[in-house]
Amino acid sequence: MSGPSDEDDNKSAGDTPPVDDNKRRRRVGGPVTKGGDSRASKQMFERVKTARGRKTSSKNWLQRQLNDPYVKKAQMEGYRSRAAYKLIELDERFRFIRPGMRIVDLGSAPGGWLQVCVKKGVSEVIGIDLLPIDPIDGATIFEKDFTEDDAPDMVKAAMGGPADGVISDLAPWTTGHKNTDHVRIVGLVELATLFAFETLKPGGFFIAKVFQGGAEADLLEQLKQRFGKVRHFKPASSRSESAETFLIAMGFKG
Ligand SMILES: C[S@@+](CC[C@H](N)C(=O)[O-])C[C@H]1O[C@@H](n2cnc3c(N)ncnc32)[C@H](O)[C@@H]1O
Repeated sequence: MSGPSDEDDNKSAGDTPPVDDNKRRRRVGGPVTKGGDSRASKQMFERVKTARGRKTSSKNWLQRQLNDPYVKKAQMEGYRSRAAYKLIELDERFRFIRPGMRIVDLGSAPGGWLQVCVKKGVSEVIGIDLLPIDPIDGATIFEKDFTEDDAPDMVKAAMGGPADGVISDLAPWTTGHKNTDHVRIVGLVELATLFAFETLKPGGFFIAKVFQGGAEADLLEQLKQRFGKVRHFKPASSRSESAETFLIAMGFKG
């Protein structure tokens, strides 16, 4: 195993680059300003100078982090990950989070989405991740694999009832083997969907990160049968070079 496949968002905003990420998906960073005056762009673009001995992929990761406006924003506003802005944007567009709700966040480390839910006044937010998460006031955290049989009941017991929403920013741990990783990604979203079917109350919503242009046809069909409305949306804070997009399913039929 080399680590979760989303190398941007499973780290806190000011975290160090991956130790050995040469098996991960590679993305090359870019300047803060797109287009416009090239001299100005050069001035604003922070280069990683101390690259001796550092792998190219680590250097690219660090350079991208240093020049990413959402990383800077997260540091300034106290969010643990730039991923927080994806949930903020999704909610601005679809308005699914409301005060007093019960929400389950699958794959929540380091906790950016949990922080957003707390800030929006949900009454119960449960975070589950394989990785440990530092405590967040107002959130209940389980260090656990959500695919374990007892996970749905455990979560419902902790919330005192079914969920108004299940949100998933899950990124599977990858092997570096393209086909294997694709199967893992698809499998994880399907398992998250089954988890949502088991834990949601009628009328509830399911938001999930998916890859390669959206949900697979079978999954999409299942979702359309069980939810009143199903959409795909890619927030501006999701890097354009990333294959991720988000699935928004609202109005669970039970
Ligand atoms: C991109 S990160 C989530 C970032 C988070 N939304 C935030 O705002 O900070 C994806 C997470 O999914 C977790 N994950 C992957 N498979 C999992 C599983 N089976 N059970 C629980 N968590 C899992 C990884 O450990 C990783 O921390």
